[in-house]
Amino acid sequence: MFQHNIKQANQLMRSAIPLMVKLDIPPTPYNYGIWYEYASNKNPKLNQVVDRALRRFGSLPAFVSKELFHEFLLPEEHKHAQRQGSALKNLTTSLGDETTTVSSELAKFNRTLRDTKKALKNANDATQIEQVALLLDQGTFKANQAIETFGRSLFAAQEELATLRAQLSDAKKNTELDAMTLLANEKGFERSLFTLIPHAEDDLTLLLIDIDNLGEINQEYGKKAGTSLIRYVAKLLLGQLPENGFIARLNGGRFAMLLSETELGIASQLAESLRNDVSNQKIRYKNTKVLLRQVTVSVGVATLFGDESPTELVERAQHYLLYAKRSGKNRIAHHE
Ligand SMILES: Nc1nc2c(ncn2[C@@H]2O[C@H](COP(=O)(O)OP(=O)(O)OP(=O)(O)O)[C@@H](O)[C@H]2O)c(=O)[nH]1
Repeated sequence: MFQHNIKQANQLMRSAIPLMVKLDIPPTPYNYGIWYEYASNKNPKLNQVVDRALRRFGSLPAFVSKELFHEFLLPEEHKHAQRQGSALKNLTTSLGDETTTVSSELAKFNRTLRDTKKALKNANDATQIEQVALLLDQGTFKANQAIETFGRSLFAAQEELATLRAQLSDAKKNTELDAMTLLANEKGFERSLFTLIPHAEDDLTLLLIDIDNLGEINQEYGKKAGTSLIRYVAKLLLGQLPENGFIARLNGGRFAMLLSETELGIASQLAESLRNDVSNQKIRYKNTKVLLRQVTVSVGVATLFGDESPTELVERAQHYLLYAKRSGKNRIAHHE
């Protein structure tokens, strides 16, 4: 965000403001941020989501612009770092103050325009017209000044955000990593899910993959062998992860794979291929060189449906996973 110099920033403000006026968008800091970014056309994903919201609601409801602001304009990792929270709050507050100034100057300018129009109607000599022109000139100057000050504030926010983004991304890496497998952990999975769902259109699929009988494997070969098996399966799943996929270990021998822009049919084929692949492995525990008995996984597959929430999607995938386990394990299950 805000990767522009002051001149560009001012030009963008001038493009953003008429758009906001046309669509009757309230002048909040969130909205200024969103429409500034929208006018810059630098973030096609944001523009897509805004266009979709406009088609759906005819305007940009406050709750949507707040969400978009946090998702696209602030580093989303801030949710995970308390320390940086107050810095972001200060940044938003200072932009908010500037917003109030710019809006009141624009409101004044609006009044000036109205008065000028009236005065011009009644003006009947050159002196009166000259006075009206002077009034207009003063109003334009002040409104212009306010826009330029706001543009400078946005420019100053750029560097602050860049520093915060770097700090927060370091913090995030540590809190969302599963130390055992080096995949994302449950927290990372949740963040990814919450980020992907608003942009998905019934084509985001979740695979819940669970190693079968891990408890028995632990008992038979020892817990260390079980842990080593979890790492082995993690590597195998990662090796088959498609480009548009995301994988995390949730707990024990349970993994979640999120596949963007992947409908049920394709996702089920991948689930079946993963299941088949695991069941065909000959796995030897490296510490004792013992060959483990056949290792299998069960998979629950669910594709996002209508206005489903993240929790509902996970619950449906869990339901199918349970169904696969109850139907004898080493199988996949999904809705028809
Ligand atoms: N080795 C190892 N075992 C773990 C770890 N975390 C959880 N487990 C074990 O994984 C097992 C998970 O149990 P469940 O998922 O209920 O059942 P399961 O034995 O895998 O059997 P099904 O899921 O019904 O196929 C438990 O026995 C846990 O002790 C871990 O980090 N390492």
